[in-house]
Amino acid sequence: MRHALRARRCIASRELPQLWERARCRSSLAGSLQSVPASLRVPRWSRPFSTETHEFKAETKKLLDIVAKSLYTDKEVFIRELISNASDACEKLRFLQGTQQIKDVNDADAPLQVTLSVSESDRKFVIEDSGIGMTHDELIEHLGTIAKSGSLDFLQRGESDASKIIGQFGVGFYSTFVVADKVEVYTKTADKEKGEQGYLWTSDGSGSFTVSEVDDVPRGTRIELTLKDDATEFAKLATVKKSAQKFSSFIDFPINIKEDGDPKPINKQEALWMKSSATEEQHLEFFRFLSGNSYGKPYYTLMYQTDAPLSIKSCFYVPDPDNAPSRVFTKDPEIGISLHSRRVMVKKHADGVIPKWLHWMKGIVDCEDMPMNISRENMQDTRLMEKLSMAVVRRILRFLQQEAKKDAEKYNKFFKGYAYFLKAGIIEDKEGNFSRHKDDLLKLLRFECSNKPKGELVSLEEYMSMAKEGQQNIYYFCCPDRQTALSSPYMEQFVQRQRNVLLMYEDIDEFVVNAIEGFKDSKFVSVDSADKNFELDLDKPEEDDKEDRRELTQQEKDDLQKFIRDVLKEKVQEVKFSDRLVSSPALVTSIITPHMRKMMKSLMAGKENDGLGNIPMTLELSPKHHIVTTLATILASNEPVARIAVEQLYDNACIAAGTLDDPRVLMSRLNKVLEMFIYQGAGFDYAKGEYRQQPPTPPPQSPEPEPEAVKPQAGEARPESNKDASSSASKFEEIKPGS
Ligand SMILES: Nc1ncnc2c1ncn2[C@@H]1O[C@H](COP(=O)(O)OP(=O)(O)OP(=O)(O)O)[C@@H](O)[C@H]1O
Repeated sequence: MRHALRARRCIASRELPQLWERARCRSSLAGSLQSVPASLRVPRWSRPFSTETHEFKAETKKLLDIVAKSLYTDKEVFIRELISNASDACEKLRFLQGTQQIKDVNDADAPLQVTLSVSESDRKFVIEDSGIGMTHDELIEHLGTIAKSGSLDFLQRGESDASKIIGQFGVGFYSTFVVADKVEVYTKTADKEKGEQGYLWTSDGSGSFTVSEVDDVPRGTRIELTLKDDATEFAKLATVKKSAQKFSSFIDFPINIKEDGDPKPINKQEALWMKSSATEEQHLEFFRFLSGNSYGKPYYTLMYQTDAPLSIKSCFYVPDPDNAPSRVFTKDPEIGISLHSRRVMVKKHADGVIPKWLHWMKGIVDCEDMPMNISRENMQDTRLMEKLSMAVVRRILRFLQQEAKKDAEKYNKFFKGYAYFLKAGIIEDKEGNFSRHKDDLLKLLRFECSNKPKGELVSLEEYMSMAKEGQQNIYYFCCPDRQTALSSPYMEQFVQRQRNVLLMYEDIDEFVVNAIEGFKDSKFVSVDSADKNFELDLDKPEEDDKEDRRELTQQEKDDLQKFIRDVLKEKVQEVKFSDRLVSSPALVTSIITPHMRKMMKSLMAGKENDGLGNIPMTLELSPKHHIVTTLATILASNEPVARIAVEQLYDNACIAAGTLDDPRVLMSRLNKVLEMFIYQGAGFDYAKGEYRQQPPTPPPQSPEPEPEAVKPQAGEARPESNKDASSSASKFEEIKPGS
């Protein structure tokens, strides 16, 4: 209590710096800390201090290690991280005070600010702020564990590519261990209700940290680094001033640096988003500030100001699509846009305003009409957020549409980087926002199509403008790549008729087209769906087939259908003849597309019943294809061959559909087919077992090579291969036709 009173008196007389120093010296009495330079010494206190030792969590140790190694060449990053944390701490206190969430503030008279200082002789770098501070438990929680779930994910996956971790999540406080072999954090919470005790956290970053009580700590946090031998440049005023200036221009609190003991301001406290315009240079600086990087430039920049329906001042950046976030690690991403109200930050990550699928954008939205203490429980606030969200997201999407018109090539590069998120947007917008952004999002989609060269992208509007007269549908095909698509039996009639088909290579595409009915007045129709209106009459090919192929009679069709159903049993529910095939004999369809079936199968992998067995398949046959017509003619005469042919025909159709997971299941039959093929090559009738009756022999080995090979002349008979005897004939005997 005595100490607390003293502390209050000191603060009142604005002795904050002295207080920090006193707290620092007294902590050294706890016995665990290094000695303090004589010049900084203040009277000692006799009270004993308790010191606890804690181990870093395992993943924190790993992160520390990675950070220390990887930031070796970019050491000044720690200044940016510490300034950013100090500014966040001030921002948090201003917000909690403004919203009355903290009523009684420790050291109430101390202004919100950040101060840097250095001591070359002691190899010290010091940053202090008068922000929110930390309680004992917060100190252990925040500085002893990794807060960012994303980086934890990375580490748990055994990922050790530091640039990915740092690029995506930032390294925060731990960057201090790149330059310091000792880090001391003095802190006291701003919330009097939580206490008035100050604490000291100390670590050398090697595996554990200590926490001890310290008296006379003023509100906020002071971080003192004892620099490593190879980082002493950060004890130099000029170096630190230059770095700090670079990282603090847009911070809304005074940032000072002590020169000869006097704090001198180093930032202009500019709110770029409140201006009506800004230079490219200013945007570059602001973008880097927002993304916490000292490199990179915005790919697109948008300043948006309006007075209706709300008063909005905002600034948005699209980061380089080459560095678009990996979607594997974006399960619960932090929104990169913050929400302000008259320059004061209301929410660092503006969820509720910016949807998750736009999390990768950087920026600031300032809305005058927004109260400081918005609450999701308050209907009025929720409506206000929705209104703001609607206006801002629509503006962003329309801006992207304009950019696409201005420079298609540049836009296509953007799209390649962020396509997944825009597509996810269509699905999420449907689920959570009544598809209110659907039309704007659909205009941003781009796909390859069958009538344009590889790599060229078209929008849905362009696709429709290229459509045949009278075409109502948008034809699409989900497939792994262009080559597979164009050689697929499902595409045959479209290729033959030069009917344009959108080629969709991402798994999410199928979900997108299922989530929306269509685009404008057109419906999406998958080329591998069953019984859809393919508008085939619009463009009959001039000469369907020059060969005058035999068509099956109705009786033959009936017999073949029955035979196939008998062979394939429950594998197919229906066997039918269809006109959609041009050069393939058969394909499979069902109420869900083969592509969807495949995705469902992989989602349900390992489950005993994946439910797909209940979704019946139809085998569609080409009535003119010679495999089908020949098959119909051998049903009675050569049933064993016909049986194998039907099974293979069906499996081939499944392979073409992409629904056959493991081709190894086909091996025994394929060997049998190979055997038949060889029999055929040897001039025997497989079914009659002729081969066994008269096995071929190999050609006689001539002792000397023939002087000159005599090629048979045209019209001359070739040597008959079935006259050759084979020593391996007995092996063939073992495999009986139809076995
Ligand atoms: N100066 C400070 N004042 C109060 N709390 C702080 C301060 N510095 C750090 N912290 C606490 O420690 C936590 C961890 O900090 P760290 O810099 O590692 O990550 P972060 O700031 O949460 O994330 P990012 O660096 O991506 O913004 C912070 O979230 C905050 O709660």
